[in-house]
Amino acid sequence: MASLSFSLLFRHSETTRRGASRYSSNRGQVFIVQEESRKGRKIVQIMVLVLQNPIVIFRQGNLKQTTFFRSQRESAVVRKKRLLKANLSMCSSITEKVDKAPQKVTFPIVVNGCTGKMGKAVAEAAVSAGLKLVPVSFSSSEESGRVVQVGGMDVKVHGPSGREGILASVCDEFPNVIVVDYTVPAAVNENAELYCKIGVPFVMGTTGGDRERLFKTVEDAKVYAVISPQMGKQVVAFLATMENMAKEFPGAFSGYSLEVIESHQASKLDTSGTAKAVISCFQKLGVSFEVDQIQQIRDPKMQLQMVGVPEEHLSGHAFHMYHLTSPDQTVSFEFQHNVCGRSIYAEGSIDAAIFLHKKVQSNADKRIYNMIDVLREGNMR
Ligand SMILES: NC(=O)C1=CN([C@@H]2O[C@H](COP(=O)(O)OP(=O)(O)OC[C@H]3O[C@@H](n4cnc5c(N)ncnc54)[C@H](O)[C@@H]3O)[C@@H](O)[C@H]2O)C=CC1
Ligand SMILES: O=C(O)C1=N[C@H](C(=O)O)C[C@H](O)C1
Repeated sequence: MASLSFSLLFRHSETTRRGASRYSSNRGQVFIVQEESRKGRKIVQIMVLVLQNPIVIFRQGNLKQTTFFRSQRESAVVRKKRLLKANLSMCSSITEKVDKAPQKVTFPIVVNGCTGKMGKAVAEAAVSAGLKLVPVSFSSSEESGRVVQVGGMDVKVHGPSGREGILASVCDEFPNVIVVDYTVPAAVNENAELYCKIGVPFVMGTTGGDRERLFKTVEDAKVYAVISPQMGKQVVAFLATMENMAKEFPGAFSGYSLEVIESHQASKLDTSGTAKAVISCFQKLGVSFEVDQIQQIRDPKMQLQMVGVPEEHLSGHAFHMYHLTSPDQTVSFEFQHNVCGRSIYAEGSIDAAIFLHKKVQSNADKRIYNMIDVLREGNMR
């Protein structure tokens, strides 16, 4: 039984030059080395197990297990039996731990805006993470009726008409579904109002819209939501640090002047939501600066020559630069976060969806979260 479970979990992948058998699975690797070096009458058997998360059986202790057997004229049959027994006991301890390992979370997920860059990246990350992608996505009226291929699935695109009925049937058919929204700033409020009307938990990655109205809608409906203009783990950590600094040292930069430059792909419709969030911290730190002073760069030529965006990322990047100067110009500070591609945001969005799923399942009192909450509770991979 134990060896059956073992062989189901671990596949033999190679026999090394030194005669070790390597078994592997997505949970880790097991090396079984059976060296029979006959020095005098000693038989040496060594087993080394290297297992990774989520099996953490050797985390606190013996990462490497070495067993020395002493044998007196052991017959081949006795030795074979003994080795088999030793392997079985090792296997059964692995099986027990594996059975007790936390199961991967899975639930259905709808990604609205699948026709766009972020929607597509999130849908693909969802499939890779083992979530069940619902083959329905909301987009613009121009995209309505299209079928897009994402994560090996055909996803049907719906325009603005009939959305309420479609979302209600999705929720009936896929209990515990979570919606992730990566659409356009102009759709933020209407979409959030729909999610709240149906009562479906959602992750709002889309920036812009009327943010005050957005929070009020969700608060009134008491729907679970993660709302954040920034999903990238390390940028979220930077934002959290800025918030802490502003809380701890209000006014520390008063009198300083600030220059903010943000560069994004030419198709971006709004000013960076992340820059707005960082600026609100600088304002608490005493800096006088308005959002309309942000310098937006959307021209690919400038991005290449001035900002230094790699050509292959002109269609998807987010470079931010904040420059502070003291009133007498003797002190300056610079902060920068430059992201190429979409994957950091896609992975963070999946972390947010998993976090939200757990909050719904545990019936948490708090309903509205941001990515700092997700990061703080250790939910970002
Ligand atoms: N929170 C975060 O970390 C990040 C947020 N974003 C935000 O996500 C949003 C989308 O960004 P991208 O994917 O780069 O844009 P995109 O332009 O590539 O995709 C937007 C998609 O929304 C669709 N759409 C247009 N009108 C719609 C409507 N009324 N309802 C539903 N869908 C509609 C468009 O057809 C398009 O396919 C932006 O607001 C952007 O700022 C982007 C990256 C990271
Ligand atoms: O549109 C984008 O690309 C991005 N949007 C978010 C924002 O507006 O802050 C996050 C990141 O800058 C990428």
